[in-house]
Amino acid sequence: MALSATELTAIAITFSFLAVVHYRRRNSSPYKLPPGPKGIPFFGNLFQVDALRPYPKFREWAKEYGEIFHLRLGPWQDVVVLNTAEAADELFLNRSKDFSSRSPPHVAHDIMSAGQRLVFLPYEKEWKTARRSLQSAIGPGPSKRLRPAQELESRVLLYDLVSHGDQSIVEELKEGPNGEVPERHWFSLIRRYTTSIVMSVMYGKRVHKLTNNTYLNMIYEVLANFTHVAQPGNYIADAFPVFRTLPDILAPWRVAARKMHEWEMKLWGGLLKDIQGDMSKGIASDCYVGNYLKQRAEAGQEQAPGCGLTDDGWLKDTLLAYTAGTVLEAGSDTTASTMQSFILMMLAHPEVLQKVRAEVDRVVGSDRMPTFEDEPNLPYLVACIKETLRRRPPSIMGIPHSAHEDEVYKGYLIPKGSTVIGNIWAIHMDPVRFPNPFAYQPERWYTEGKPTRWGSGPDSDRDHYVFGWGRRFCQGSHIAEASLFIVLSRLIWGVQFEAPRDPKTGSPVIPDINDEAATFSDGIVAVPYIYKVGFKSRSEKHASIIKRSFEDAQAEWQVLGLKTDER
Ligand code: HEM
Repeated sequence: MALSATELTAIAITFSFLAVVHYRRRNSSPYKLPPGPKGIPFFGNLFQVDALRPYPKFREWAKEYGEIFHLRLGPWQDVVVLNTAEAADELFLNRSKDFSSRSPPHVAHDIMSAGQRLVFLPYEKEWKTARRSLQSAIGPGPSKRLRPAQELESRVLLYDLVSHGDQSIVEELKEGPNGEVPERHWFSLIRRYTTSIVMSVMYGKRVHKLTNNTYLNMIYEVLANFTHVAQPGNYIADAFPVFRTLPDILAPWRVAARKMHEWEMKLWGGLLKDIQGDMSKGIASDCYVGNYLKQRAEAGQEQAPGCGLTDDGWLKDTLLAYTAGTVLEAGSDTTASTMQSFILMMLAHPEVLQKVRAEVDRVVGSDRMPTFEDEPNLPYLVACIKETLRRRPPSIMGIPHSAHEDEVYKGYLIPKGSTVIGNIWAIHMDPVRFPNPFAYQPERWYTEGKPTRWGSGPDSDRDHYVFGWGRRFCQGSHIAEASLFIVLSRLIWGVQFEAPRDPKTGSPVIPDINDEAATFSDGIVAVPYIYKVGFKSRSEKHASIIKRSFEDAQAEWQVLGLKTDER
């Protein structure tokens, strides 16, 4: 259906009126906007920003304009970028109440997520209720209950790496168009681990198969799609609200995003329905979704279809499905890609690998695997993990916050509704805070003989910003750090890994960590592209411990009522 002349005129008048109101309000403020690159009328800086890979340009602007700069994407979307830890702490921590909302991208949130995706919800009742509900499953205390599963899953991962990881160096395994990786590639083995952890806490199910993993594949498809669709400035209708009024025939993004929503609901809604089906048969599921549905039913809200909250404040089905789904999205590739970056850093810095391996050998020996109890005695290992997070933060620009009201910072106006970005990349690459910032130097965090603090927030004692800020701080940081510790300590302990050799020169072929575009993906979560590595046990003794631990794990899965591994 095409628009009539009257409709087009009405849209144009409304648009002009809103623009006048917007600029009058802005000009009436005694404060000026932060400095920033000059844009062009109407479009602002839209064409100067690479929507899918903005961070290199943002770092350049940070060097030019300092701790805070301003952009405009389209006629009125203000974007304020904070480039120092001090500025981000002042706004996101000290004034957290005023900077904890989101200005979600229209297509990704309103249409694709039916306004229900936790990570984009404004700082209002729906978000507060959803976030509170998750605290009992993934908060700092409850996340400790997950450690037995992390311990067992890491045994499985080690076994998989030494059993199949040799193929990842010889076969030409290519990444698919949506970032899918072949099922036996070592990237998949790591993804299986991280997704299985969040699946079990949210839905009480493991990812127990190595191949034909329907859920794993679907989750990564949803993720690959989300990381692109959600990047600010990616759609014209994100930047120009007037386009949102167009009919479907002129708004292909809307039609596509509705399809994406149906597809997402097939996954997140399907997982919810499985648990509801079990409950109707009297099978209880001890997991976030199962426990939530049980409590909701006890409160008289057994059936609560639709979006938002019930009158008495329970998450309805779609909001519940997206809340659990957000944890799967937020916890899978972020953690997996950190492990993949860690291996890349080790290959690129053999002297660090040698030093960390010596530490693990000295503390753990070769008769057993490392355990969580070893952590205080492995300060160099923790320093290597922290340095990986600093050097290659998965969510490289964080998730943008939003200003609740007009705010002033050091005399600059941050207009109400601005998208406010904590530029994690610029902060982590700040040469004052981190001298020689592009160098990979775990020594920054390491003091011999002293445990290395994780120091990751949310409120005090912070020394890196990989998990974001304030009230929106990553809710799964404790789970992430525990996974990184148990997997990477065991990897260093028992697994030899190496890059392929160039047939002509004999030198190892390792992706260049300084070549952003060639080595790391674009999108809101920027992860290493698939690369070749071969894995094998370090010795016969290590091999037999790894095999026995995997076999013992099978009995333990049964005791926990979870599926055993199919290989
Ligand atoms: C290395 C791994 C991870 C990294 C780097 C990471 C990073 C982040 C970042 C930057 C944010 C946005 C914070 C902000 O708005 O300021 C976030 C939010 C979130 N993360 Fe993580 N995360 C990781 C792992 C996890 C895990 C394992 C889970 C769950 C078990 C998780 C659950 C969440 C949730 C639920 C949010 C949404 C917070 C909200 O909007 O209220 N994350 N994460």
